Amino acid sequence: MRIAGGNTVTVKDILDAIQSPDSTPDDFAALPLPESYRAITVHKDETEMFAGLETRDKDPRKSIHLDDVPLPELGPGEALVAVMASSVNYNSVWTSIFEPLSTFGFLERYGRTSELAKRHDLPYHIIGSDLAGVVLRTGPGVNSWKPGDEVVAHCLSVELESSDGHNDTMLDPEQRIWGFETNFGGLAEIALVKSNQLMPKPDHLSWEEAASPGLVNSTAYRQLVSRNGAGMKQGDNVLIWGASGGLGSYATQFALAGGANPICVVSSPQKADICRAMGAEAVIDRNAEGYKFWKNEHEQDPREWKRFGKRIRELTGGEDVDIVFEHPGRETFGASVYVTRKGGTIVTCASTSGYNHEYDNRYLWMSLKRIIGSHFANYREAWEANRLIAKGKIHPTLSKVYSLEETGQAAFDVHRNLHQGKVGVLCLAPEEGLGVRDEEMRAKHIDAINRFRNI
Ligand SMILES: C/C=C/C(=O)SCCNC(=O)CCNC(=O)[C@H](O)C(C)(C)COP(=O)(O)OP(=O)(O)OC[C@H]1O[C@@H](n2cnc3c(N)ncnc32)[C@H](O)[C@@H]1OP(=O)(O)O
Ligand SMILES: NC(=O)C1=CN([C@@H]2O[C@H](COP(=O)(O)OP(=O)(O)OC[C@H]3O[C@@H](n4cnc5c(N)ncnc54)[C@H](OP(=O)(O)O)[C@@H]3O)[C@@H](O)[C@H]2O)C=CC1
Repeated sequence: MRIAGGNTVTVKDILDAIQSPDSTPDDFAALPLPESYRAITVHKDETEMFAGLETRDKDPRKSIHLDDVPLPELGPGEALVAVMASSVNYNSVWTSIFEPLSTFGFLERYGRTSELAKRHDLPYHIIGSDLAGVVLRTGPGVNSWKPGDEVVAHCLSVELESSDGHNDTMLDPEQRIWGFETNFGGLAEIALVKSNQLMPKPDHLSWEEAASPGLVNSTAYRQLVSRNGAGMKQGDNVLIWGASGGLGSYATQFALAGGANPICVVSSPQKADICRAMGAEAVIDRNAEGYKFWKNEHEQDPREWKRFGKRIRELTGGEDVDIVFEHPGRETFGASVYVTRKGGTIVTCASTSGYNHEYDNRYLWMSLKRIIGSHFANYREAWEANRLIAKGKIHPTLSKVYSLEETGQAAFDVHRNLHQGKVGVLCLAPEEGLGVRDEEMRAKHIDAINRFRNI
């Protein structure tokens, strides 16, 4: 496509419109779209590249590419968004190491469901499940959003043709995670989303700050706060694994903001300091205290569960935990079930260290504990979680920001647990710090917004 003057349209024209304070919704609607854009991809013909390697040795820097890709066709109920910034989530790490499955299987399966869904089944997968940016175009049937709107996107993609999803959209049989189980994700200059993924960008945050909470904040909200998850209440003792990581840094904030007592588990003094800076008092450095819940690959050590439980009791004045916020999985799950209080809840959304969990079931049934599975969040939960960010009750935990070209390194950092909180990626934004619309509110929260930066 060409613009007046005969020049080929590029994403630079889009960026200029976004950066001009005079641009109107009509200007955005009239803006020609480029035929192609730059996007972070993995390639279908490389899914076996790490065969035989240990998980730890699979290097996202080798599988992640920055490609020029054609702009996808816009369908009903959808929006094309100019992505100013995105963030790295662990699902992109899983995609880039092709574990536990290659995501191309998800795209093939989705592609078989309809003519429109066929667009997603490509030999490349544009990944990424967060974005902050500006709506460029909306498809037929979209009335709530228009070109020029500044937005963030949550990552729940649903079809909602079955009755199953109408109490809770996470229960839709065609529920998918955008940018993981669908194509055209957020680590790109332009993304394709369903319009019911869109939410207002918090005015007091920069593009990269606004893009960073989305996935993990919404997940932690459902898992810990929502009635669909643990339904945390005031005074609850909440054991939070990885409390300064992606999910954990939001779970810790929700516990504190909701009048609960987080017991934060981390693996270094530096991470322990971050938890204290967020306001947590009970912090366990699992590394310094040397917990070894597994004696060997096959056998756990209940004495270590007990030692861990005693430590929790020391920190709580003798109480056990009402809720365990679980995601490490195999390595910690036995201990999590053991240390939970009678009648308490273990709520899990992941299995980073292995998905075949083992625990002693006597401690579950005799003490009437419950295990709850939780996954991402429905639109309402994501909206409520985003609203808390917009109101300055919960803050982004962005530590470091990379360019789109450096996304492989960013994913490597997360895979190797070298990061704190969230790692951001600039897509169209030429530098950090742009996009703030409410300086007064920002000034009120600036220390909290910067708490994780550059540590
Ligand atoms: C927001 C961010 C989130 C995260 O970061 S989460 C972490 C990253 N995600 C993951 O690690 C998860 C990756 N996904 C997976 O590993 C797999 O995705 C699942 C294990 C979740 C599911 O495996 P699958 O093979 O896709 O599904 P099946 O349920 O085994 O379906 C295969 C066939 O089995 C049939 N089936 C399902 N349930 C039953 C049943 N109860 N009895 C008999 N058959 C069943 C189906 O219908 C289907 O059949 P047909 O192949 O013909 O379509
Ligand atoms: N189902 C869903 O909707 C979602 C699932 N997830 C999944 O949750 C998991 C965590 O995601 P996220 O929080 O973003 O990742 P991060 O890597 O940002 O944080 C995870 C934290 O967990 C801790 N951890 C890692 N391995 C272990 C272990 N073996 N034992 C104890 N603690 C461990 C680390 O903290 P430290 O070293 O300080 O203890 C790490 O910082 C991933 O598997 C991801 O795919 C994420 C979001 C949504």
